[in-house]
Amino acid sequence: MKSSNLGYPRIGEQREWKKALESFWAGELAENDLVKQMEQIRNRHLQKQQEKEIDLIPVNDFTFYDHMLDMAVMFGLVPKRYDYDGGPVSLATYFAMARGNESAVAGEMTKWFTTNYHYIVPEFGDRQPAVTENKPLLAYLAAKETLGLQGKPVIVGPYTFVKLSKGYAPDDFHKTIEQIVPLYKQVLQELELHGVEWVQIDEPAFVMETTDQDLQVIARVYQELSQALPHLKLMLQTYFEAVDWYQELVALPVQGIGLDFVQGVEKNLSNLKKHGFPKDKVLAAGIVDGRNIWRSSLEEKWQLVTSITESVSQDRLWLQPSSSLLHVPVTVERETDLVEEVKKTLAFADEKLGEVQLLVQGFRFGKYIISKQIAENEAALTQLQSSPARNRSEVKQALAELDKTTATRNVPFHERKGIQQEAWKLPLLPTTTIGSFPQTTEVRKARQQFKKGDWSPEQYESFIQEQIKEWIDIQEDIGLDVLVHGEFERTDMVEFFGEKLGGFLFTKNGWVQSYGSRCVKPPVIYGDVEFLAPMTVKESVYAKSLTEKPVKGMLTGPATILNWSFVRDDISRKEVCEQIALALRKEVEELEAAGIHMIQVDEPALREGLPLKPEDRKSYIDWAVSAFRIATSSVQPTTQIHTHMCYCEFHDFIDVISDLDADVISIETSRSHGELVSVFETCTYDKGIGLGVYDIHSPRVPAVGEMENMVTQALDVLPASQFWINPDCGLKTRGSRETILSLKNMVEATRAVRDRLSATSQ
Ligand SMILES: CN1c2c(nc(N)[nH]c2=O)NC[C@@H]1CNc1ccc(C(=O)N[C@@H](CCC(=O)N[C@@H](CCC(=O)N[C@@H](CCC(=O)O)C(=O)O)C(=O)O)C(=O)O)cc1
Ligand SMILES: N[C@@H](CCS)C(=O)O
Ligand SMILES: [Zn+2]
Repeated sequence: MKSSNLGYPRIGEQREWKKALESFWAGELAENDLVKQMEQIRNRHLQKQQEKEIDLIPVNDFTFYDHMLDMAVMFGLVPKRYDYDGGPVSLATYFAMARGNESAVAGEMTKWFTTNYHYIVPEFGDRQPAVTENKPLLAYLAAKETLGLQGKPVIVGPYTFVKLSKGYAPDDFHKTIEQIVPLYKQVLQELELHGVEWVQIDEPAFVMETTDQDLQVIARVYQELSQALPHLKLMLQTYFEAVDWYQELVALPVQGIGLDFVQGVEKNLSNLKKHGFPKDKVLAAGIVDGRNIWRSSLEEKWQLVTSITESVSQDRLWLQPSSSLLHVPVTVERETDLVEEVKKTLAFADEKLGEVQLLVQGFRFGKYIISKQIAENEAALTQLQSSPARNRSEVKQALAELDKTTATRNVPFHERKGIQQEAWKLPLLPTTTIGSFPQTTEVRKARQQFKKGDWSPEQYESFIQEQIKEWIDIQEDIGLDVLVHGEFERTDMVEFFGEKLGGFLFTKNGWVQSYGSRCVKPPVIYGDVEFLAPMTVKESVYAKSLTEKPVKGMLTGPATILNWSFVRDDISRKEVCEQIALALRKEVEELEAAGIHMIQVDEPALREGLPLKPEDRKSYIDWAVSAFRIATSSVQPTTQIHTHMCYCEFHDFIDVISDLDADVISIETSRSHGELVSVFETCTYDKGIGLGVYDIHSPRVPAVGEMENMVTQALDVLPASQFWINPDCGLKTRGSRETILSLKNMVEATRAVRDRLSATSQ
């Protein structure tokens, strides 16, 4: 039996990866120093895995931004809008594709399956693909040379790569895969030539719906690769669920199959029992959860592996995490402030690799070798289970009392619409923003000083008020119609609520990469969730006191808090989501009672939580939508509920969005505008809607004409009376100057469209 890993977090124990990148972008670090620092970080990660004696250590999981972008660049898929004419892609072009620059917009960014990681969507169509540089080979050679490591290069497989790309017609999906296969062959042959033993080919898209034709293409592709690679061993790695066509999968001509025995455990185990596993292949069994932060029950894992070994002999079995460890923080060791009772139950990337290794040792040398750890581990998990935080009777009782009326507004939308128009008297095409304004160094420093105790609560509060006042003035000056307070008091839209609700705990250093250099620190839901005190009322009320214009209150919705936290796994996600919804309902009521009658409840992660398997989706949608409605439905008909979503596919989701029964939704669309607008040609959406006209991921200031065009295009399919004008998402990551200029342009574009509309109606 061997131990293996699928991917290690890139960000470093103290986010040194992020800091190096951001220094480089700020012009404070030279390119060769960035490269040097990156190499050091990468080597440190590999060394750590060597020290843990992991047998199969991944290489090429490291990146300067995103592994899908790396694949696109390796295949020369550099859209024409960037300055590039063949050969290796410069770092400047690479980062332009990721972040945009003065002359070209960035590539579209979207969520990686059901995670909070975002990748840059590769674009076919502009150029003939060609290998520009064999990145996995470079990573392999570097690890060999510096650390004497025989690494296992990781690449995204052709089916998944093309599936997650764009720029080809849906009917050309198979043709596009076949077009890219020779490039895979070239990359893999070079790896073979340099003595690589195993390559991990990630095909997570295999767990999604596939057609018979897809299966034929997959079989052809892997046949072709295997014929071209007589010595290289391919580990075909799936994760995030089970593959529905197990028998075809294990018959593919590869040397190893990787299956997820956490998220897909029941199906994978039953397939294994029912159909067996080929005697000539290695099974890489993902047994330790790569997506959550709880220590595994070693006893349960022991039983699981024992059961697997009834179908696969130990010499053909690798134990590993269920997915890349990209989705969990680096190490629990730095969490010096956590209560010991909880800390003992947590496992981040390093500890998860420790669990894998421990189990492998147990199977190699006998269970008695690890019996002490098993006993300690069970005791810690049992202690947490019986803690008062997990057994709050008031929370359980409130849940038991939930009924349909809790989730229904007392006046339906078609009646609310007129009531609200009358109450709010907003201009045609109201302009607004999504909530956050720039979290400048000054804001983050102030919070740090407050957290360290250098600033009193009063000092910090008055600093936040100054920021709110400054930005209320700016918004008035720009001429926006609906204002926000700016979210300056928030570290992050989920972490902030986690800190204020009961049942959560938060880590000091539990960072996880979200996109590029941006990280989040997901709170941990370890107990029953409860409302303790108003969380956002003070800031919203203060903002409202400064202006005659409407001010939107700003909350994060239940599904998003759930999906962006690490969640206890002893009760269902539905139950946790309902607990959060009930707590938010109280906050909504507090806001309304304090005079805030426009309230936005953000749900950017609602779509992300959608199960990959179609048969599981309805139940998720039912409870996630119901949770939103529980949180928002007790308000007066005049109170306008907004919601917001970003970075996801909306095409098949409009009905769900409508069911939320929010009065207005704002969604991100600027990087894929035309595609989304076309959705509204065929569906009937009657609520207020703002399609983002300004890509907030780029420092670029969009021109007035550009945004005017986007609005005009949208108004071809949506009535102006329904339409709102807003950026794609919050502006916390942007600089103040570019934000103000962009918003001014946005308001000017709106005025131009309004003038045009009023001229044509006269
Ligand atoms: C909308 N998005 C979000 C997602 N998930 C979330 N949980 N939250 C989201 O908002 N998923 C989808 C998208 C992803 N988008 C983003 C956008 C921006 C960020 C981001 O800016 N992250 C910050 C960290 C934010 C934070 O908590 N900051 C702390 C400061 C922490 C810190 O760095 N402290 C420094 C010292 C302070 C200093 O000198 O600057 C330190 O510890 O060294 C705060 O505000 O107090 C980031 O920097 O990456 C993430 C996802
Ligand atoms: N209100 C949040 C939404 C982000 S998805 C913000 O503006 O940052
Ligand atoms: Zn957003």
